[in-house]
Amino acid sequence: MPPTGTIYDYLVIGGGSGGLASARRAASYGAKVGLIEGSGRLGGTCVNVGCVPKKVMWSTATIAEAIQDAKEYGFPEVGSPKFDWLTLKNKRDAYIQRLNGIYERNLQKDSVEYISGMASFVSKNSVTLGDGQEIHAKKILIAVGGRPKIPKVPGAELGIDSDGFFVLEHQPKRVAVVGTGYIGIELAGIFHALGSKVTIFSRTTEILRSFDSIIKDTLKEEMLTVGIDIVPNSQVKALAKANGNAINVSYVSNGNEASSEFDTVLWAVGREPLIQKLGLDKAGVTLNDKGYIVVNEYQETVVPEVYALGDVCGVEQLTPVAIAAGRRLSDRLFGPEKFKDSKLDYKNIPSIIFSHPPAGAVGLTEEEAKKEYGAENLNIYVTKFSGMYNAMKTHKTPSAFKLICAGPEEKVVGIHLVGQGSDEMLQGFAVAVKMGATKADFDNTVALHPTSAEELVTLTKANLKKD
Ligand SMILES: Cc1cc2nc3c(=O)[nH]c(=O)nc-3n(C[C@H](O)[C@H](O)[C@H](O)COP(=O)(O)OP(=O)(O)OC[C@H]3O[C@@H](n4cnc5c(N)ncnc54)[C@H](O)[C@@H]3O)c2cc1C
Repeated sequence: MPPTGTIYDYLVIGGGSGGLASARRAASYGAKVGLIEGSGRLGGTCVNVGCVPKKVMWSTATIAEAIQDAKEYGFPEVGSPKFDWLTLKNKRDAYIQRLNGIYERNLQKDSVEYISGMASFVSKNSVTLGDGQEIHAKKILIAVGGRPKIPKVPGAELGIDSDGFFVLEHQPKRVAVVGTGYIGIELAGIFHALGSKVTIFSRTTEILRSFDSIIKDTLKEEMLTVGIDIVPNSQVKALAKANGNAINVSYVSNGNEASSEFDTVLWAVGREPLIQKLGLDKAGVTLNDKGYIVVNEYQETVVPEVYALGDVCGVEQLTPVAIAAGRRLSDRLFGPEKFKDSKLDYKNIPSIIFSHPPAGAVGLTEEEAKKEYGAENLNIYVTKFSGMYNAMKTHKTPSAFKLICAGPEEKVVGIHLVGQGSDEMLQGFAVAVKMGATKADFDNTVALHPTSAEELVTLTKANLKKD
């Protein structure tokens, strides 16, 4: 706790991606900054139960696939080595603990005061940690993130959520994943590549609803090809204990009732803001109809000097977005005059799905582009191929790219990639889109050969999509 009478220039609630970045940037300008974190460990969702441990698991799954591929690349004795889930989990946990420590030392180094506890507002410029004491500040940032949603069905507590995925000590043999957003698809892919039998329950016939059709369709087909079951138009009605440690899932699919047994059921049905105990009413901060904090383009809530950013605002829920918004806000509030209008541009934010194969997107989907520009003003280039990595393989993992160009100048307004390497490929192309590149700029760039990426700079009229 800070000494009585302390008034911070900036008090940040939440030591995750956005909060840490904003606090450190503010302190770099000499502001007196306090940061409150309630979970006992710094780093937030991304470091503890999100991007970081997920990427470790995705890399593990990718290695499992490479071991299989190795046989076809002239290593017949590779066999099928046993994967030890618990050993990897312990190592992963230790890695994350080291990161937690690094984050704490970084706060010390930057003179941000770290306060451990769950904050709730007392007024618009003071909070309490529930011990009767108040912490005061001139400006307060709310960066408390979100948590997984659990549906209200009987027996829901028998399932786990994405946080629970990272607690698993043993690999389940039969897994049900309920939900087809990117988190569900990523975790389903990891389980499958490591050898679990995976069934995905989808509310529709699709997966990855908000993504472009080229990503949705290519990934769905590939998942079905490699043996992942997708139960379409389904709704899970109840979970119940079955024989041994099994869980019985009752569901309706295409109007028919059915049930199946699994060892683990993973809810991946969305996330919600973590505002329940924050006492936002005491500060006067308002929420939208989905419960997210309402902010303007400068991350300002309706209450002067109270700001919010990151997942708690419900827009583009990604780590680099929270970090960028946090840094720009502190630049504007505490930095030099040149930053007086600093704010994050939420247009053309790239995102990646760590699926198998990975996928990525920047800009508009085909559907969005048609709405914005009209179908007649678009040229949409599509290429489908199997990358050269597949040359020696029996199963050809697909790649599919889509380039959406608008207007007579063919400005590139959307890029959608699925296929090996897409995850590392997209960042550079996102720079091009942000700069307003045209198809001619792509054409004028000499290809890198032999790569999958070269397909994006060698698209011709023959690749134009015909509806
Ligand atoms: C499984 C999974 C995988 C993901 N993968 C990716 C990915 O690959 N790439 C990507 O960009 N994003 C990914 N994300 C999303 C990313 O983790 C979030 O967008 C990001 O962490 C949001 O940052 P934030 O600062 O808004 O909130 P968080 O990082 O969630 O931080 C909020 C912090 O506030 C604390 N807190 C909450 N309430 C209080 C309170 N009252 N008092 C004090 N502290 C409080 C919490 O304990 C937490 O530490 C993933 C998320 C999940 C769940």
